[in-house]
Amino acid sequence: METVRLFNQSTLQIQDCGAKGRGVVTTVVIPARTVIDISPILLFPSEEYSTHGQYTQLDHYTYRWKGGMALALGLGSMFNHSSTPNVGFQRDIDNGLIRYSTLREIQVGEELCISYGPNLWFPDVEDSQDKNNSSGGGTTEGDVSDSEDETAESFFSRIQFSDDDDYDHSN
Ligand SMILES: C[S@@+](CC[C@H](N)C(=O)[O-])C[C@H]1O[C@@H](n2cnc3c(N)ncnc32)[C@H](O)[C@@H]1O
Repeated sequence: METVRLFNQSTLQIQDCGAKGRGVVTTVVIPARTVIDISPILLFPSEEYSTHGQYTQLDHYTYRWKGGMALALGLGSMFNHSSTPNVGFQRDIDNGLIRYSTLREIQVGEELCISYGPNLWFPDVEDSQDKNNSSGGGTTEGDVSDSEDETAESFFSRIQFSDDDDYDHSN
């Protein structure tokens, strides 16, 4: 593999994002199309994953990957889901990495979210926020519903990542 320089993430923080659990929030304005993280992955071969991993907490975090399932080591495992994500990602199979980039300018205090795709395994808090909004309710922490960017293809394997449905908003 090639040598890849990683990132100083001192402007990002992990914090409580209510019903979503922990999430990643920025403390500075981040321009659109900025690479914000490069997460090395830990690969679980398909057979090992189907025998063990899928029955564990890992199944909430792993991405489909060539030859098995991958756990992103670093921020890649901490991004929550939004159907209007402000962060996209691109896998780098050769180097065993996932690169995450902003899809639009992100403001101070906003949560950074990716899209897990259409097949969620949990109730999306954004859905209940949308219902509250349409009935006159307010937004809650972590709302990123004003994104102007496109929607995603499937992601988690819950983070689904297959050979032919790679999701890449970085171009
Ligand atoms: C990859 S983890 C993200 C980090 C996680 N919040 C944590 O604290 O470890 C995926 C899990 O986060 C939660 N989650 C992510 N996005 C969510 C959303 N939009 N609504 C509700 N729960 C969400 C779900 O419990 C999901 O299984």
